Amino acid sequence: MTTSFNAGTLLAPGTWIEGKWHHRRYRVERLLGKGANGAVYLVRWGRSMEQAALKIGYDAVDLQSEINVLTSLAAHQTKRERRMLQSASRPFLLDVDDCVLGQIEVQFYVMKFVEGCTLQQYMDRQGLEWLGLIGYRLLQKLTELHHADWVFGDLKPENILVSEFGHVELVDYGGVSRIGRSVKQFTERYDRGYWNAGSRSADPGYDFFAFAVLWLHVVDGARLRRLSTEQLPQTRQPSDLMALVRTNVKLKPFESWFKQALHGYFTSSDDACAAWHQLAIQNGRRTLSPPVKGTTPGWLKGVFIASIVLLGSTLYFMLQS
Ligand SMILES: Nc1ncnc2c1ncn2[C@@H]1O[C@H](COP(=O)(O)OP(=O)(O)OP(=O)(O)O)[C@@H](O)[C@H]1O
Repeated sequence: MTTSFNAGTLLAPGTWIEGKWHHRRYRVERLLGKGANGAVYLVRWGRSMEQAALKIGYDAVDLQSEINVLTSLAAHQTKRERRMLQSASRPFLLDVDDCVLGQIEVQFYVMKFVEGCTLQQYMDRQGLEWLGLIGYRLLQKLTELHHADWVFGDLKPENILVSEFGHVELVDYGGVSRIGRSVKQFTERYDRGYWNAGSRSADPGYDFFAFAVLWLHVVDGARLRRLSTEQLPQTRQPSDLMALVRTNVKLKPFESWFKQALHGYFTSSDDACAAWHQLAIQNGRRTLSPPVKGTTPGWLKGVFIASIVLLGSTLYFMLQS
């Protein structure tokens, strides 16, 4: 154990953390990440030394509000939803406790370890063809939150982890706010207020706006950066973002969705989800048409067509699931 612990102290691999109330013991493997609210470690616990992610908060009140959201989400899941989830036997929130580190009492919670990479890394590695599917799965996650009366708020690529098989998980519930209240935490670039597109009050439309800017960032980051730095704060507006969407070949097929999200026209999360799903399926089909011109050898065309058909049908079936 460390002898003096503060917000900047990092725990060394091999450190044991023991909960004061539940007496569960966790062995630190490595740091997964740290931010403004705390540090998250990969830990092992239990007889089979299972992996989990343990977050030590810098501020007990902030950490408690994240825990409240996770608890309320778990309670909101219906039995059917739990059965359908792959991780049915393992809820997201696993433990909440205090421990003493270097004479200081700290609060922590333990959650499911999400094995994967950030959204940006995933798209860079796997390709933008997955935009439709990953976007849809992310919208489903947001919709789940909205149905439980929460808005995610601080949606950004670092807060979205994607597994190798394309499962999407939101991490960092520090910005989650009750619908109707003010958004607790946000990042300027994805914020509706920053683009003069609406208030900072927590409504599902706030998340859809951030979702739209998020994809602009992932797909067309350089132009988005230029747009946000070159404009005066009072002249920023959603129509400038729309101009980027319209002139980007990957985002163009989703133009109607972006328009509704950036201008705040969606009236329900289910509608937003369904509209994206529809466009993702249409767009998946469109990629099935191979190029007509060119001097590509026949065998290569065959391989190309087969891989496109495979990609298209995979996308189609995954979107149906
Ligand atoms: N359940 C998890 N499984 C795997 N990695 C995780 C998990 N939770 C968090 N992480 C990693 O730890 C990082 C920091 O976690 P988190 O975002 O919760 O901290 P934070 O202090 O609230 O950050 P911020 O300053 O962005 O609000 C995340 O970006 C992610 O990479």
